[in-house]
Amino acid sequence: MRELRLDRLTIEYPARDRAPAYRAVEGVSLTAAPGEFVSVVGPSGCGKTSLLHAVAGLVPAAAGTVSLGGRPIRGPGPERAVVFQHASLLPWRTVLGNVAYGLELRRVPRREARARAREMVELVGLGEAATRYPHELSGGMQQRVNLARALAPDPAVLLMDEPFAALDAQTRDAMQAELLRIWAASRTSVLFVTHHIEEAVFLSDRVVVLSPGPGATVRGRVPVPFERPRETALRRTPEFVALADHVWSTLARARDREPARVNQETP
Ligand SMILES: Nc1ncnc2c1ncn2[C@@H]1O[C@H](COP(=O)(O)OP(=O)(O)OP(=O)(O)O)[C@@H](O)[C@H]1O
Repeated sequence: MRELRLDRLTIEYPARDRAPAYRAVEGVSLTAAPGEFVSVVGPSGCGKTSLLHAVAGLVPAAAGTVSLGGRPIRGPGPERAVVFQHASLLPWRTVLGNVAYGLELRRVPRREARARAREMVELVGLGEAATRYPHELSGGMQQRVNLARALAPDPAVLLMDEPFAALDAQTRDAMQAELLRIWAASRTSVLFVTHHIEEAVFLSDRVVVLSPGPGATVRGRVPVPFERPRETALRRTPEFVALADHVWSTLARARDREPARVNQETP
């Protein structure tokens, strides 16, 4: 198991028409220990997705490093899987076929790929729907397939970008509980991006709060002490409400651009 480490990471996007490059995030340090669940929240457009893309190897670091188990990340790799908001499944493949697809591309023998896919489909609770096609699935079921597909290569890190944002509130709650069950079984590290504070607090071991961009930085690191397994009822406890409030106010202060109160160099 390997630690994910972002060390003073700066991300820039090239400019058009001789304008200066756009610096989305600046000097962000954070870690996710093996098996840890870390969420990143922040104002819209502050660079949450950019951070995730840097870990996925889709965006280069302008300065600083991203490493997994001490090895610098320089491009995409099978040990890091990404789950986006939209499942984008292959419509001509069944649930099982979609989950096996990535393994087949990696030349895992067909029989082995199918067996692993079957295991993942069972894990996400879709055993009964394994032979259905994407158009026969609800939004929540499609996201389960997406998750099974991401977990199939047994990644060390799961990168999740607003995976439940397109779901209705009830399905979203159910999927959060499901994600915790699945994560507990897989024990990958998770880096989870969301706008939804309660979701971040419910799911995470730690919530990292970013300031607005350009040059977004870390403005808060909030440990979440609630025991696991966590039940949906946790959200109604005064302790949960107080912690979510604390994250809200940290975010509000970050928006108002108060001076940073955390040491940027301590992940
Ligand atoms: N490929 C790109 N080229 C130029 N600018 C980009 C590119 N991708 C993102 N940006 C800019 O970088 C900033 C951060 O974008 P990013 O999508 O990472 O933020 P975010 O916090 O995930 O946003 P949201 O909360 O709206 O999903 C934004 O100002 C965005 O316009």
